Amino acid sequence: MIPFGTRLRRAMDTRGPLCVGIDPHASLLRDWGLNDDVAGLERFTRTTVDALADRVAVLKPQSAFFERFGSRGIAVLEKAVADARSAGALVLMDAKRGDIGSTMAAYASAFLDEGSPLFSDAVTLSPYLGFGSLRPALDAAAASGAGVFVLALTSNPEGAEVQRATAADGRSLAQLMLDRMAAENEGARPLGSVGAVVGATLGDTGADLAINGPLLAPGIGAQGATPADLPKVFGSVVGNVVPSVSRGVLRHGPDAAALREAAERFADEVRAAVSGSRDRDG
Ligand SMILES: O=C(O)c1cc(=O)[nH]c(=O)n1[C@@H]1O[C@H](COP(=O)(O)O)[C@@H](O)[C@H]1O
Repeated sequence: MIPFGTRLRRAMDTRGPLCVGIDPHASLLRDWGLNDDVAGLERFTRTTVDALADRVAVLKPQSAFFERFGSRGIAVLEKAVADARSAGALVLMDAKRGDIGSTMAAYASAFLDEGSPLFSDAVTLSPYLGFGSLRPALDAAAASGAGVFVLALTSNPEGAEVQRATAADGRSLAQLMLDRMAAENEGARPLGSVGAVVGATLGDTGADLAINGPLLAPGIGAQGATPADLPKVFGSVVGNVVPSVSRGVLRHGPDAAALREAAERFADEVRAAVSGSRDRDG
């Protein structure tokens, strides 16, 4: 398969860079007039995929909201992945896996092996058991043309106590991880397949985000960030940012047209923020 970074760049160029998260919170199911059960989950997910998969670059199902219904929830997730991919969206499985290498190999075969029912275009990973522990997933992704998004600087305020701690060589832990990602992406054109997660909520991070890979920016909408914040957070690499919104779009459902309009509004705001910063930078 064509490498994920190439497929993502193409999708960002043709569809705009927005990622919409599929996070079926119990409160959203209620607001949509659905029960907090598998039928409600199925309806919510199908409506979201049908409304958005033919237009946004990336859909990001949050695995936890499906796992909480057990095997029947996972069946809904499997179908959502297949339907979204066949409608042309890239699917980023938000599973935030991270474990010792031998267990990482099993997570890799769950999400990054083309024969798996949960095979996705990319998966989120946590590197805080050591970046090297992710090797089996990095290798599996490279072999199948998939990608990974590795947590660097997360959108939640609690993340700083770990991520901004100082490593033995004086770098922050987050910078150490970002530098490892940059090494993985070296030489890749137009974009590497190892992405970083950096919260849009963080303001100027002081970190070097030039990893030659995509930068997933969650925190827009419900967590308070806006597309206008992106240039401040990402500076010269804002063109590699995939801004991610879940509740900020989903709260407009269940009407499909309203979901599309909400996504389109965020996409327009992102375009304005990114092109405004390009104009300013000359
Ligand atoms: O990896 C993520 O997507 C992620 C990383 C992060 O730093 N912060 C963060 O909020 N997320 C996820 O992004 C989504 C945010 O949802 P909203 O706040 O509703 O837009 C949730 O699924 C989170 O799990």
